[in-house]
Amino acid sequence: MNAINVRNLSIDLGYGSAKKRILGDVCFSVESGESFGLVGESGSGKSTILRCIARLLNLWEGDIELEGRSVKDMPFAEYCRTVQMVFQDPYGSLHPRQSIRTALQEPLRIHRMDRQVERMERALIDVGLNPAFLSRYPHELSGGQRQRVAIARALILEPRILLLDEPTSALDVSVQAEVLNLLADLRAKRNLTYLFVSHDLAVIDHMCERLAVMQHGRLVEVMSRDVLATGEAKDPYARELIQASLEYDHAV
Ligand SMILES: Nc1ncnc2c1ncn2[C@@H]1O[C@H](COP(=O)(O)OP(=O)(O)OP(=O)(O)O)[C@@H](O)[C@H]1O
Repeated sequence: MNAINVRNLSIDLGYGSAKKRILGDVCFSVESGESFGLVGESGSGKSTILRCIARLLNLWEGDIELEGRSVKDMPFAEYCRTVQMVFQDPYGSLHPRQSIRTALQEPLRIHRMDRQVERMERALIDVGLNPAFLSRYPHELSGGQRQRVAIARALILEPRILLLDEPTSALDVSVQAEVLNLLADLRAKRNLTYLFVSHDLAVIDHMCERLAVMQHGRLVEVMSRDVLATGEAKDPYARELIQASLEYDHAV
């Protein structure tokens, strides 16, 4: 079964002559256990697709299914235990006045989960942090540690799908690889499905089996990771994007 089916996803904002098409008839599927990348220039609609799936935006048309069920029909509790999102900026996603304990406990409390202390400690250990971090506050953590906490929080309800919106691009280059390797390990251990947005094709190459290229709110091509090495995409824009990235890699 596919973990994610997106069919004819469209968004128009504004009215009359001020109407602007943000997404146009986007279609793609992600298999269960697969990691699927979304790439494309700034403003092409990558984050908007994630926000639609995450139910942070409602004004869309089309169909979004998770494990065969329409996101619009899924009860809140079931939805939260199926999919979670990790944002680019862990400063923004963690409340500055909430301890790590409060941040991790909130979803457990809302979903009335048992063994809450054990689950919180295990969640931190699984992302490579000491359980003593429970009593700390976000400002007492490094950027990489904060993103590890954000990942722990996203995984604490044991969802099967993670939406990752540039999860390492706000981090120092030296810790980006650590967090990417952590995400790869977690996916392998838990058989997670990832929908991974990045502007960095090297990151997508490292993390994803397939990817879609977006341009001006449209999906122009779905391809396997192998195409990133050869640059032999069918669509001219996709080819240009990959070529530019290959040339950049050779120049540095
Ligand atoms: N709430 C909104 N109101 C108006 N326009 C919006 C809204 N959200 C997104 N947009 C517009 O939709 C388009 C797609 O934005 P989106 O953030 O999805 O792009 P992106 O590909 O993720 O870009 P980036 O790589 O810069 O994050 C942009 O033109 C953006 O300005």
